[in-house]
Amino acid sequence: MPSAIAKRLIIGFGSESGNARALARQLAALPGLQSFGPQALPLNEVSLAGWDAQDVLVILSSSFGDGEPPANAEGFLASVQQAQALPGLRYALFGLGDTGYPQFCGFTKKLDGALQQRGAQPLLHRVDADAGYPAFFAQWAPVLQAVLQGQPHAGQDLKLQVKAYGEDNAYAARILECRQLNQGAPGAFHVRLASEGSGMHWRAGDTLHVLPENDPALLDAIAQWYGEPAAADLLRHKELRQISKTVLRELARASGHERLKTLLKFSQRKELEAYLWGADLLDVLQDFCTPAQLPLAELAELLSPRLPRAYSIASHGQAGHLDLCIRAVQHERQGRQRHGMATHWLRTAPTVRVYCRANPGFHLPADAQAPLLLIGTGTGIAPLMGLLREMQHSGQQRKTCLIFGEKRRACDFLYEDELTALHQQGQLSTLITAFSRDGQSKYYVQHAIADHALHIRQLLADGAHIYLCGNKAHLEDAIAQAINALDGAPQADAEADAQTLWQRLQAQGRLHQELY
Ligand SMILES: Cc1cc2nc3c(=O)[nH]c(=O)nc-3n(C[C@H](O)[C@H](O)[C@H](O)COP(=O)(O)O)c2cc1C
Repeated sequence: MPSAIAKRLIIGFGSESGNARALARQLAALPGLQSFGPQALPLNEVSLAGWDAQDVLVILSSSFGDGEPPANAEGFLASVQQAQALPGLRYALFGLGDTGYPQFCGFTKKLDGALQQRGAQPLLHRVDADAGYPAFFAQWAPVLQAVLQGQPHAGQDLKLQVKAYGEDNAYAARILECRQLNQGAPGAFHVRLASEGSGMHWRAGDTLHVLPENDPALLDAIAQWYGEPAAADLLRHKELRQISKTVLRELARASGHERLKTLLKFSQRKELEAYLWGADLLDVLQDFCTPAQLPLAELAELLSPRLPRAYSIASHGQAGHLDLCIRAVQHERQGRQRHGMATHWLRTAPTVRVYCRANPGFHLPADAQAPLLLIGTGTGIAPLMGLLREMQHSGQQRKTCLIFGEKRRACDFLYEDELTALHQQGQLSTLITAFSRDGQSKYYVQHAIADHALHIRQLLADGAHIYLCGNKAHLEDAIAQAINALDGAPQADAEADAQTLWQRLQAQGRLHQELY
């Protein structure tokens, strides 16, 4: 039986908005740590003078400003920096941050460096957590406990360090697989990207930002239109697909084109939207100006850098790869074949530059018993597959009902084999499908909700969370109406009469939507 390596545990937190403080208190309350008399206090109140070598210091802190300490940790950093040496100090460090900030976990990284420089001994690898910090905490706390209880090597393989990938520093992921999931058109594809060793961390529900390269054929065609071969290089990293109003206004000003001026009026916004659907920069240039009216250098100045395309991740966070489910749209316009920029890249290139972003609003509910009602249409199945795979991986069993909608069962039942297997294994308690074109009249997911009213009403009465993903235009109102039409739905409180069921679910944090 290993013996404990510490007598006392001091838990110091640095926290502005309470996340690190809450974790510190959670840690201090763990039954397995009570023998160390854990004490949680703001870092500024932790004294290093005459530190007892029998003690262990656990630090949980966020970073603020430009990678600076929260106010209640400023004094602690100063006292570490003033200390000559801290050889008797054993510590563990859990940093909370946000990869959107240039100095991601800047304070805790700085503090770790300062402690090590003075001879203090880390017991575990430092944690650099992003918004997904509760999942990291859940993995880290039991390992910390094992180390304290006398298993010093328990933590050597645990490296919970999110790398701050972003638009300017994306990860070049190898594309391992691109498999068509349906037989119909447009094609839906399962794409798998390698992520092992990247330091990218995500949870089911999170988003992958993809930075595809511009299509060389489009760059060449623009260069040809301008009669300037240099255009391809000049525009290579510019956004050529999503043409902003600013660019259009400048174009209208430069060319004085009446139709474009009209389209830019507020009253014509629907017409403009219809015109821009599937259009790229070359269309807009050809339709509304001449090369002389908008010189290439001016155009390059106007255009924004290429924008990332966001996709829901379909694999769970421990999978070692990133799965996506994408739709390959293709059409012809003015004699040129068009395809979705990112989807085409993902289907044809060997690597793609990516980074993850946390999307806590679509994570699984903290209550492990809460049932789920998953509703997805088309490639909207992607994040729902992520949730199902995460539950399967972690052995979570909860009542889960999936309603999947597509056109035809014979050719559009995405992930049919996997979903059927999950259903047979009991991971998915109910699998309901709504294939719109299989019957005499159109049948959508909202009709399936009405047809399974009893079952769904019961799920909601049991506290189910709804996860909805798919097309914004078609889904949101239809599902809200179908849910509201569930007669006799549970009345949560006295105010219930004033609110629809949909509104009540929203207010209770039981509605999670990804609509695009
Ligand atoms: C104004 C502001 C500045 C922030 N600056 C940073 C930063 O420089 N680096 C970082 O990693 N996170 C930064 N964050 C994110 C926080 O560290 C993160 O939200 C953390 O979970 C907050 O924990 P707390 O509630 O314990 O303070 C910032 C957040 C805000 C609101």
